[in-house]
Amino acid sequence: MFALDADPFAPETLEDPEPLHHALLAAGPVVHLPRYDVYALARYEHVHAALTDWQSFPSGAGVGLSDFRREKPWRPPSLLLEADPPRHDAPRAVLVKILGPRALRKLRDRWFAEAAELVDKVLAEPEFDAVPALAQAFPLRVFPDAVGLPPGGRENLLPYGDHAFNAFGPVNDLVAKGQPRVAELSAWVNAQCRREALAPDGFGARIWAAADHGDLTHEQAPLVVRSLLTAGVDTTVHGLAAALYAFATHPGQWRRLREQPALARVAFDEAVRWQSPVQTFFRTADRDVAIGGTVVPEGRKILMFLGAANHDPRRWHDPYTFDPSRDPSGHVGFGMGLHQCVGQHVARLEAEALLTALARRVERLELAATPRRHHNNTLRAWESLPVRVHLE
Ligand code: HEM
Ligand SMILES: CCOc1cccc(C(=O)O)c1
Repeated sequence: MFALDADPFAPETLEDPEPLHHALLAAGPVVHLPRYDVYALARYEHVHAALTDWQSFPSGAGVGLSDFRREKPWRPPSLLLEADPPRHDAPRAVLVKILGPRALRKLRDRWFAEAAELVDKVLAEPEFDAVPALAQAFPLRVFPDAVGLPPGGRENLLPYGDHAFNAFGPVNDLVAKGQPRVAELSAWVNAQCRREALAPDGFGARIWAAADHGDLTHEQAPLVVRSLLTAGVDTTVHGLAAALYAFATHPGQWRRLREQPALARVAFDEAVRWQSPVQTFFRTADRDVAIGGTVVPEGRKILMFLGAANHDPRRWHDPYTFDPSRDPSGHVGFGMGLHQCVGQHVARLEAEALLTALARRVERLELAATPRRHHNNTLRAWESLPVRVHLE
């Protein structure tokens, strides 16, 4: 088996992971990273195999570098992301119902109207930074309301999620940067998960109602609400930014979207494949597990490079090309298998609403200056995306 003395969480790698992805994809099915003593999987076949084999590669010891059996987690573990069956089952079943495509139908008209209103306001200027103006503003405008959060304090959501995603990596500068605010941000998030904080008709209230109905315990309910607040904001912000970056750099694809607005959904999935807003997740080998011709010793962590798997030429034609006419299904940008993103339909609806509103009014969308990356141990994100728009 190959070894690579690389640091996937080094600033230069977070800035541009492609060289590391190329090295991992070429080196072999499983590559030992001695720096962290973890086993890297980058090829689509093996990432897919690990994601869909939760018995060999469970999540209960955490899906970050830290092994919860040896180290105290920074917060009580998620009942979804960091749980295995049977504990994972009830919380998952509850969120599948609450966040499923049918449940979201009644939000569609409201989110399309909110997107049109935001876009009209933003397009008053010919140049703006699409990250704060659109990628952050739209999810923060619709998602906290959909959860049923009170109006105050929503500026805490992004920094909380940013720290949660940094915390999956090693304790590096990015984690140290978030440390000072952890107690304050956690206290605010935990307070929003309480029944009395939540509006009667949102996702949060429906989680508590599931507990009344016996589908969850009342002790589990706040933690399931916390999952939405942790996973449901930063991911969509960076997913939308990825889609806006894709279209600002591919004018022909923007023209195509304007001709066929119904392409918004599949174009968003192609943007998620192309940029993989969530780049990596770990698992823990439940026993000496054979994968890709290697045995991963019991108790060691594997690191799955979702971003590399989504660029594996063994699976994708011309993988580094943003091509919304391809069929992106099967991409691992939302994971795969038991833990596959339970909020993916929420993300797709947000993207469809925003892209449709923009496509209706913006004839041409282009970069106005060099975009800047936001570094995070897990998320692939833009700090700034200066764009210029030409209206119809
Ligand atoms: C573009 C946006 C998003 C991306 C790229 C994304 C990505 C992912 C990925 C890769 C996983 C799998 C984690 C694993 O296998 O360990 C996941 C799981 C999850 N996601 Fe998303 N996500 C997005 C949006 C959302 C939203 C909007 C919500 C909530 C409304 C959400 C809630 C969750 C939860 C609770 C899990 C854990 C599911 C489980 O363990 O059963 N995500 N997401
Ligand atoms: C996008 C991956 O999904 C996540 C991420 C962070 C936290 C949680 C949770 O369940 O608390 C889920």
